[in-house]
This record gives sequence, C-alpha cells and structure tokens, in this order.
Amino acid sequence: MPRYAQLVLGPAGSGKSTYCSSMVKHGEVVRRTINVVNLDPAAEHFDYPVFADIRELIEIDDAMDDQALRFGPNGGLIFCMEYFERNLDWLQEQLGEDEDDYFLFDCPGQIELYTHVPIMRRLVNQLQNWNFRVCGVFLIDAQFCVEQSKFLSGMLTALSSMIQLEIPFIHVLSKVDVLSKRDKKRLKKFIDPDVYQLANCELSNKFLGRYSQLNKAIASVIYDYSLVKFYTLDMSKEDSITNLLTEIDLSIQYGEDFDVKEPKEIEANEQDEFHDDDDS
Ligand SMILES: Nc1nc2c(ncn2[C@@H]2O[C@H](COP(=O)(O)OP(=O)(O)OP(=O)(O)O)[C@@H](O)[C@H]2O)c(=O)[nH]1
Repeated sequence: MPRYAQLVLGPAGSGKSTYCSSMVKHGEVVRRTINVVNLDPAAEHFDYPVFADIRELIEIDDAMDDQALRFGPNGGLIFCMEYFERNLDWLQEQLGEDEDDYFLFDCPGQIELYTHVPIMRRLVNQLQNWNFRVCGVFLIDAQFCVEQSKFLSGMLTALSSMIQLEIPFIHVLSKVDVLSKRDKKRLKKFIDPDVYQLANCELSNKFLGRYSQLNKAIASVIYDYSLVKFYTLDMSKEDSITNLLTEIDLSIQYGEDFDVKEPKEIEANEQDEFHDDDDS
C-alpha cells in the first residue's frame, strides 16, 4: 500500500507552517491523521504537533557557528540541507513503515533549494523509493500577487520549482482573507480560467510597459498550455481548506486503495470510539 506526502513549499513568510497547522486541525475534524515533519533547520516557531524535526539532526545555528567564516545564513541553510541529504536514513527511521500514512513536510523558504541545487529533488526520489506518492504544494502570499507583473513573477518561480521536482504540483495563493474586495477582484482576473486576463491586461506603468509584450508572451504560453493553475486559500473558511485538500488528494490518488466501508461498519466504529471515550 502506498503512503502519501505533501511537500509544502514557497517563499519565506508565505504561510507554510500556518498551512500545515491548519491541515492538522482540519484532519482532526474530519478524523484523518495528518502528520507534519519540520524540514526547516532555521525554524523558530510553529504550532503544529511535530512528528519529526530536522533540528534534531542539524540546526542552522550549529552550522553557522562551525562554518561562520565560510557561509552567510543562506549558505548555512544549504549546508544543513546537504547534511540532511547525506543522512536520509535518519528521515526513514523517523517516518517508520506504517502504510497509509499521510505526511506534510514543512520545507524551508529559500527558493534556491528548489531551483538551483538538487537536494529537494533527491528527497523526492527517496520518498518515492519508500513508496510515497508525493505532491508539491507551493504557497505564494496573495498580497504580493495583485499586480500582474508580480503575479507573473510568482507564477514563474512556482513553475521553475515544478519543473525541477517533476511531481504533481498544486499552486496556492495564501492569505486571501486579508485581501480587500478590490484586490480579490483583480486577482480573480488573473486566475479564473474563464477570464484569464493576464495576457491581455494593458500595463499603465511606463517602466513595466517596456516589458509588456514579453510579459504577455510568457503569460500566453503558461495559460495556453495550462502549465500553472492557482487555487486560493482562505484559512478562515473550512470549505476553502476542504476543497484544496480534495484537489491535493486527487493529485496523489489518496484513498483509491482503501476498502469501501459499509455504512453499518462506520457506525459501529463510531460507537466503539464513543464508548472508548466514556471509559477514559
Ligand atoms: N491573515 C493570515 N495570515 C497568515 C496566513 N497564513 C500565515 N499567516 C501569517 O503570516 C506569517 C508567516 O506565516 P508562516 O506560516 O510562519 O510562514 P512560513 O512560510 O512558514 O514562513 P517561514 O518559516 O519563514 O518560511 C505569520 O505571521 C502568520 O500568522 C493566512 O492564511 N492568513
């Protein structure tokens, strides 16, 4: 039986840890166990229950202290991730061997990890060798995407990670809850397949105007070949989380091998759980 994993990716501050924590809470509501592995050696704060933590293997401060003369913070992170890559058996041990497990990997935000160096690609290969079906969930802060040139740049960043990793990718615009009505409308024009206007928008800014033909051409290629599709995520709405998780599950065919339970069986299980709660 396969196991399932989401690599939660995206620039620093795009909401990866918050996303993981919301998914765990959502899992509790719908009775699904979702485990989170922290893969950011520089993580300072997250509020999900951590299943495994790369900082037990290596922390950014250790690398910086040791290698201070050679690296800045970004170099330190690459050093940590290369160390992690050489010690993937540590991860294998942490993940155990249970079937049907569902993991989220809360990844570091440095984009060069996905575009310049092969570390994450090797992680994906190894997870697949361990029978995981892996999907990338790439988050971008929606507040930075309401202008067309920034939206395009976010889209290209996501695309370059997707090409590097070669796994199903779900692109998510996070923090939609903080957008004004006007900004939501603008964003809709970029992502709604019926209105796709990015390629047709006129640019008023003079500097950007010089590049408008180039932007339009790139946007046309991306849209014409359906290379990137964005989903919006409003964490304050349970429906928004449910819909996104359904898309992700579809992309990795989560649940396709599960036995179909008869309604009576489900009821009996629920009764058992109810009595277990009474006993405790
Ligand atoms: N309003 C709102 N704020 C959010 C949302 N998601 C994240 N935030 C806030 O954005 C900030 C960054 O969120 P994180 O989840 O730490 O982002 P991250 O991508 O894990 O950041 P790094 O660990 O630095 O890579 C925090 O202050 C969060 O509270 C959201 O959906 N809505």
